[in-house]
Amino acid sequence: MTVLPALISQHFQTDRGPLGVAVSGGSDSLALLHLMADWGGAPLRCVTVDHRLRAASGPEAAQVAAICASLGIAHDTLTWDGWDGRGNLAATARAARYALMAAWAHEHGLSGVALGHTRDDVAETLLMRLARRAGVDGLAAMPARRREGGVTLHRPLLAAGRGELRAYLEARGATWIDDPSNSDGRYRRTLARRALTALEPVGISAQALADVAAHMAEARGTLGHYAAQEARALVAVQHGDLLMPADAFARLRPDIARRILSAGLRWITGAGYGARGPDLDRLLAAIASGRGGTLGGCHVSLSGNTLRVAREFAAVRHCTAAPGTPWDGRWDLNGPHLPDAELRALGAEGRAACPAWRETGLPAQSVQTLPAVWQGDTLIAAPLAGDANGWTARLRRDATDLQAMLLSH
Ligand SMILES: Nc1ncnc2c1ncn2[C@@H]1O[C@H](COP(=O)(O)OP(=O)(O)OP(=O)(O)O)[C@@H](O)[C@H]1O
Repeated sequence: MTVLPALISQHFQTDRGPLGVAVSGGSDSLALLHLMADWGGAPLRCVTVDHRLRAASGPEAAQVAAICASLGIAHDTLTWDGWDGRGNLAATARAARYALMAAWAHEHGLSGVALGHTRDDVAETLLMRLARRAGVDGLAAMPARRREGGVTLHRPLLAAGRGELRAYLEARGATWIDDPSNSDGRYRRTLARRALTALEPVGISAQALADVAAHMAEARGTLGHYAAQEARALVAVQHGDLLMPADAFARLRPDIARRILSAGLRWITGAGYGARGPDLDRLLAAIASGRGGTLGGCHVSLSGNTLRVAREFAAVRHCTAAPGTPWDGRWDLNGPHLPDAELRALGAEGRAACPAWRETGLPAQSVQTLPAVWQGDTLIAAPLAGDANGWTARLRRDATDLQAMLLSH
């Protein structure tokens, strides 16, 4: 039996808020709300996202608001009308919910948002990931703390069981909402929940699976550590491209090479999530056979003993930004004020107008993806291709960011 209040006070020992609490009205998040209110260690503000997918969702959000009012906690309901009937509903609703909550946290100056994930969520997630043939990372337990969208997501109840939380609520006479989507078999999570009950007699309990997930998280951290160490030794940054000695890359253990390549692609594109496993495997096989390839907006090439991971021109061909704002999410350009100036890729025409481009040491393909200043069709400056004209360009990330990505994923 876990001592529930201690989970909260220990988790938030160093975070004094103000904190957000995400409450759907289900037992886990309502227990979280009561426990955090009792703890009293930080000013709180509560949020409910109304996905407008069920008729009852509005009244349920109002019910949470009423509970918050009785606890003296400010409450906001955020509504989501974004479902267009396409894709995976649960995943789309989830992504929208996190984006709404991050914006809400920023708006109210909250240092983080607490979520009610429990040991049962960890176990169910692991079961669902098995179906996707996940590896170490996919099977690793969700972290108790994670920065996402500029906000810290806190999961202080990962060591608690759903049953314990319900017993706690019952003991204090509190009620919760049973989300109908939890019992109609619509979502895989519901099926995983049922499967867990069936697995219990074999000894595969939620606790057992949560322990496996914890071992996987430990292994993931270790692999990330060694991948970061190899990246520190092997990877160099050249005008936004990542370079590695191809022979040394080929000698890496496959899992480490995969991590470095995956993080390298994210380092270039700024994407929050890595490429899909089978796509990465295809690219790794192409590299091993001496060919390059493209993936997720990046171009990987081999020349002599150099393996180069670069931006793909097609991915930035239509990317534009105003001077003073980041271009392609990773370049800052500064220079004299010019009306109608626009940041765009240098492209083939721009490169032809910069005879000094060869001095960069970059291949033509990479030079074309460099940021340039344009006024209509007139090239004003290409600070990284030998035509500065009073402008400077600065990359918003460096090699240490790549190492940090390897350590955190
Ligand atoms: N509609 C909602 N409004 C506010 N908070 C929510 C809402 N839905 C979920 N949450 C928060 O997220 C926690 C986990 O919810 P849920 O089990 O549905 O998982 P999830 O956030 O979709 O993530 P995952 O799918 O990875 O488990 C809840 O305990 C609650 O804190």
